[in-house]
Amino acid sequence: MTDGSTGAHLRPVPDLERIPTPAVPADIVPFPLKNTTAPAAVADAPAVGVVKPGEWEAELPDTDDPEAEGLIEGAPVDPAREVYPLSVAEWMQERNKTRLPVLPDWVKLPDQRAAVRKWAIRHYSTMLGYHAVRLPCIYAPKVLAYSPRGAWRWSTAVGRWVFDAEGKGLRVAAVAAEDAGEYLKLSRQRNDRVRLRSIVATVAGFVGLTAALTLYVMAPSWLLMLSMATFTTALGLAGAPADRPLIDRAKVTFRKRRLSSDIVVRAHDAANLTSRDQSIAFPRPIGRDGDGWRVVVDLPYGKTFEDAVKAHARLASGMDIAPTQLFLDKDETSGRRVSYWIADRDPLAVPAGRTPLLGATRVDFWKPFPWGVDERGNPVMATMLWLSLLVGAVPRQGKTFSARTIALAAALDPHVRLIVFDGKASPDWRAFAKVAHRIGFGIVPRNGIDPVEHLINALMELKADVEDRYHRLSELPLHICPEGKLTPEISRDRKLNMPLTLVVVDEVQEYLQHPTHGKTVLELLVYLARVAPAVGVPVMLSTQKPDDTACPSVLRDQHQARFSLRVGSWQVSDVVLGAGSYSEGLDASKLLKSHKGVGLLKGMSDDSGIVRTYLADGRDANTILTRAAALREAEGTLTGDAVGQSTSTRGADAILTDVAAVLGRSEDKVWSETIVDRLAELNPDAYSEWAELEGRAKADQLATALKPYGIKTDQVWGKTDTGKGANRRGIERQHIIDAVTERNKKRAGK
Ligand SMILES: Nc1ncnc2c1ncn2[C@@H]1O[C@H](COP(=O)(O)OP(=O)(O)OP(=O)(O)O)[C@@H](O)[C@H]1O
Repeated sequence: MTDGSTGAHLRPVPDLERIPTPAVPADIVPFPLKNTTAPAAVADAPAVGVVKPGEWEAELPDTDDPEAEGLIEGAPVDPAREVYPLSVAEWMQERNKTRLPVLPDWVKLPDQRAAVRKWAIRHYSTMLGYHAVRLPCIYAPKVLAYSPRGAWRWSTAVGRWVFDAEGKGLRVAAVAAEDAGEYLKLSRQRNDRVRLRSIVATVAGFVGLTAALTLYVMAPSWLLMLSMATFTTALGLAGAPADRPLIDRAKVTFRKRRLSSDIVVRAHDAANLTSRDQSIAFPRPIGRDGDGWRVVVDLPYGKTFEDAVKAHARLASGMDIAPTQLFLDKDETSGRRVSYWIADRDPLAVPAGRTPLLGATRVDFWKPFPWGVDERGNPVMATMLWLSLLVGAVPRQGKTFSARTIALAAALDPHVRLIVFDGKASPDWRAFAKVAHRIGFGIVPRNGIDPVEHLINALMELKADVEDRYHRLSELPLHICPEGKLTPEISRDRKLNMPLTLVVVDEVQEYLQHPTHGKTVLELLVYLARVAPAVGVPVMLSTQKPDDTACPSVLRDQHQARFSLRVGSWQVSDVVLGAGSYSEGLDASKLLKSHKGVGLLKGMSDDSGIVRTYLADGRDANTILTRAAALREAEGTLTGDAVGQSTSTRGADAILTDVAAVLGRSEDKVWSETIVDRLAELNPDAYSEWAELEGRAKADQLATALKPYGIKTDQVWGKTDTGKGANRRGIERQHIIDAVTERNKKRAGK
């Protein structure tokens, strides 16, 4: 997604803000963080209004530095010190890969060290607490109950030792065998032993008794109590039944226990990933990694990462954990090597928290911005530069919210133009009206404005802009545009009028399935998703129906980046994330209902992974957008719909769209008078005069208005509203649809 050297400029809001700074700081680190360690620096937050976007600081050598004096421009770089033969270099490279570090990562790396420390404190404090609670109410009564039996066991053991009970069997055998010699030998030995042991026992008893009396008479009461407790505990331990130990360990849960190699082997056996001849191997020891365990395993020869992915649920069961706690990563060094991360608890059910955008006065959309955290809590940065993003999920999983967080980041960059359309007309995107250049909600015309028409106009406007940008970028002088590509400076130069423009269409299937405009919207979106990102016009579409009918593959395939929250099956997950994702271990159907705002991200960088997106609820979004609107007003970048400069001035051919809008989907033919009445309801300003005409005149008015577009009204004999027979005019819906499609094509430049 991003490289670690860049970061969004997030500046703290002055303390007057309603919202407290979110718990998760907007630290910027590269995504995914599994393979990277160096966090990128977050830009320090200068005072509001001090920063001028677009200014760059280069790090130049300090001329006072004596070491820098010898530097001259273009000095040759030092040649490599050692040159190895190719075969040796390869051999060494292999060795490098297999060499284990002197100190494990959890000792060297501060974040891992902190994680281990955190785990150890949690683990041992839980254990301590567990036993401390049980000491007075379970362990002490048990000790008291078992101590008489312990005293009996102990005294009989001493008696058996003093009287040499262990030799009794041999002596009895000698008697039974009538072996007098052997018996005499054994008896003599016993007498000697008993004599000696009796003396030892008597002395020990005497010492013990004296010590007890001394303690009783002279010792302070705490020492007496301690001694009695120790003695009673020793007796209790001796008297405890073998199958019921005094201290109950079985109650310690799995996640507080150490994950052992035996458990991992058992899991692989249970998942049929081992054979009788070959088990798994551990190329490096099991160790802690964040809030979980990292286990690297070599599967038996012939087994692959894909096999492990398929056995995911069985592996989790074999380890006695929930499938949502087990994460599989591919290891590039071998097809049979799999790296598991076993979380202490389901990390995806833990929300990422509120968006750090709440604490930002502005964002530089040219740089990655914080979007969420991964399964291990590492920040995930997103960027929309040069790409289009498809977001898919079943309803109520956080599709809109996750897409909206990206649009909110764009809103906080006053130089980013926003085009926002929401096919469902939900309240989620309404507040963007404060900042969006073009905005529309739903598909039903209201107040004389057809939002679908508005979308088409906006997309056609964009298409023309994109084509124009390609020409203008290649014509700009080299010192302004050295690589023929949009740069931050060009995008912020108002004279050039080529700002970064984010196109957002939520619930895009509503527009794509529109009976009259669906095809046009599809063609325009396919074009934009394919060619617009390269000139600074990223496109973000979201849908709850990623199937071919609602969102055809010709459009889906144009998206380089995909984000799938929970979907119904792995096949749908593959539709959203792209074919082959399942075999790479990416399956969004494994996400649970409780995993709100959590999805799998693919294609934004070289790596794919889980993102738990930050939450910006309606109020937060409103706060951010109010701030964004003020910022834009101050910078003079509010344009289009946000300041009432609408493209939706009624064109001469608006009658076509209006008639299409008032025809129901199931109506093949409709009387002309009925259409005129409906038109008057739709847009009284434009059509109320028509509606006031008498029956026949109404129909003639409509026929005249539609004639320029080649639409004839059919005249047939039918009954009027009064029940009388008469010649009446009507319209076939298909004629209107054909005319609208033809007009849209012409407008789109076909
Ligand atoms: N990042 C998040 N963290 C926590 N909860 C979230 C997050 N994102 C969304 N939610 C919760 O999920 C609910 C549904 O979110 P959202 O409206 O974005 O879903 P959706 O998939 O767009 O649904 P629909 O298709 O019905 O519009 C939200 O009301 C919110 O409570």
